[in-house]
Amino acid sequence: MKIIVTDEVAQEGLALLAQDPRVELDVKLGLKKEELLAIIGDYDVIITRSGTTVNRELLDAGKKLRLVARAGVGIDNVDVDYASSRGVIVVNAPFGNTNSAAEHAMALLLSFCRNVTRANGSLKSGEWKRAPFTGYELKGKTAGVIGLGKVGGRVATRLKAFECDVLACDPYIAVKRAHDLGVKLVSHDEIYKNCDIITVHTPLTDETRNMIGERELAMMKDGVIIVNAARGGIIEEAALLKYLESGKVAGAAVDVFSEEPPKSEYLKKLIGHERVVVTPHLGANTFEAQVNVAVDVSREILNYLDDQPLENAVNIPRFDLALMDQMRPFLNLMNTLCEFGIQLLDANISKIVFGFSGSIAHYDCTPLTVCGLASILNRMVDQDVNMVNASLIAEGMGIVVEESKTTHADAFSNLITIVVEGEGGKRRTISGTLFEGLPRIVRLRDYSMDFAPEEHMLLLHYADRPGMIGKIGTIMGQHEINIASMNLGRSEKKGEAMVILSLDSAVPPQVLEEVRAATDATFIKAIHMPGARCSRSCGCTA
Ligand SMILES: NC(=O)C1=CN([C@@H]2O[C@H](COP(=O)(O)OP(=O)(O)OC[C@H]3O[C@@H](n4cnc5c(N)ncnc54)[C@H](O)[C@@H]3O)[C@@H](O)[C@H]2O)C=CC1
Ligand SMILES: O=C(O)C(=O)COP(=O)(O)O
Repeated sequence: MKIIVTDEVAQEGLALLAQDPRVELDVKLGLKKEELLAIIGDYDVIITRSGTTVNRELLDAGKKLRLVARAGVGIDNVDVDYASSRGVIVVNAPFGNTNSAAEHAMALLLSFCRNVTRANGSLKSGEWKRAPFTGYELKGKTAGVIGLGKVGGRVATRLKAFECDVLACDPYIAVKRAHDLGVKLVSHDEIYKNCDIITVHTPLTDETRNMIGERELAMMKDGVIIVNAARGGIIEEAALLKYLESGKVAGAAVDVFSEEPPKSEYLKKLIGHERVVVTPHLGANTFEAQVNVAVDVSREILNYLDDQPLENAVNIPRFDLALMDQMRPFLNLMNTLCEFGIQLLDANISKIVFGFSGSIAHYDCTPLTVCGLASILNRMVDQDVNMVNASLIAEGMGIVVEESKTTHADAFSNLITIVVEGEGGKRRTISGTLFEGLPRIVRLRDYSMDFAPEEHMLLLHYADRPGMIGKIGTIMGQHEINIASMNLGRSEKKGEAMVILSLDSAVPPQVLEEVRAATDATFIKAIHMPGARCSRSCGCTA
């Protein structure tokens, strides 16, 4: 696995990768966009921080890319949707720098309130001035935290320690979290109207981009102090500058910018404003945090190499590890059913229903559905389909995917049924169960069957009449194809019959034609099942 590291990532983490003989690690910092585009095609994995933009262009150039590892929280520099559509996994390190980011927000706020940076500059230049650096206390102020997640929660706790009254706003958290933190949950507008200090801790998304602009700033109390150590672009910087200049905003403490490094005139003006304290995106820059995130992403890459579940993948459905362990035999069954079923299809698919009945239906069956879908689509499209892009690809192909569950068990304690609907309402049904831990197919269309799928099989339908089995046996014998087992299903006496043969070798096309002619088969298909175990084309770990 070739890994490129494009931003500074702590050695303690990279060492874990470097010592693995399967890994070739290249640290290439400060590459220009064109330079990175020229070489990314050689790599399977890219490790970045916020300094590298992983956009469509880079993902397209990264023909071999399988994983984007972001050594930090924010993934706004990664086009996750596009990575998903290409089946590229994106992982981040969501916990390792939380504390550093929270402490930095406090450091910035206190620096502004006590004029630390300005007084520091003044004293170092030889002055001894005190009156111009008179500041504000935090005690008794009303502070508003927007985004009460990992960082916001820690900032709230620290503001309380400084004896602030803390209000918070976060439409996506449980009210209990605010209770547990001892803060009052209010609306965005209540924060804007009532707070002396406002600090943002949301991700940058379409919803939060320019969330605090002209309207919101106008609503704020005179003399408000604003902190942004989350992402540039959540607060409209031009509007912030305007309200600083008008005096309505007493001061701002800013670690992050919509353009990094900032080049625009208005950003330079904002940074240069005397009541603004700035740092160049240093929230996560502590020795502790950098070791944490580097180790976290490196471990995640090793998990990927070892086919272990990924804990911090942002674009793979997250499954409980204990649940995955229980699901493993069923993943194998699902894969077998899909591999078998897809070979019987002769029409375009419009809908796939994954049905689960029996005790399995008590569990979250999403991992099974996603693996099954990936397994089917892998046979249909050129692109590699895995758990990351299976749903997106199905959607793009106009295939409706449904899941149905019933805890009621019929003849089998657990049963998986896949119903594929094609053009003109054509339906194909296949059901299977586990017998002594191994997959068995127990229903095909309307026929009850019972067989363990083997590598080489032949399936045919014909009008039931005496002598057919003998004819098939003779043809197979003439071509030295040994029949290991046979399964016969029929709808009624002398009705249509379905025969499944398990064979010791593959059936060549001319033999298939001979059997078709001899039996007047209405349907005949040689089935190839490459392995009884999951081929892992879907990216699962069964
Ligand atoms: N300056 C730096 O170096 C660092 C910056 N960060 C940034 O800090 C921010 C927060 O990080 P975490 O706390 O780890 O993320 P998190 O995901 O734990 O918390 C974000 C919170 O924002 C909330 N949220 C989302 N949309 C919202 C909206 N419209 N209004 C109010 N709340 C909303 C979410 O519900 C969530 O609770 C992120 O933008 C992250 O990238 C994180 C670490 C270091
Ligand atoms: O983790 C985050 O979201 C950060 O903003 C830290 O960014 P960085 O890794 O320091 O470029």
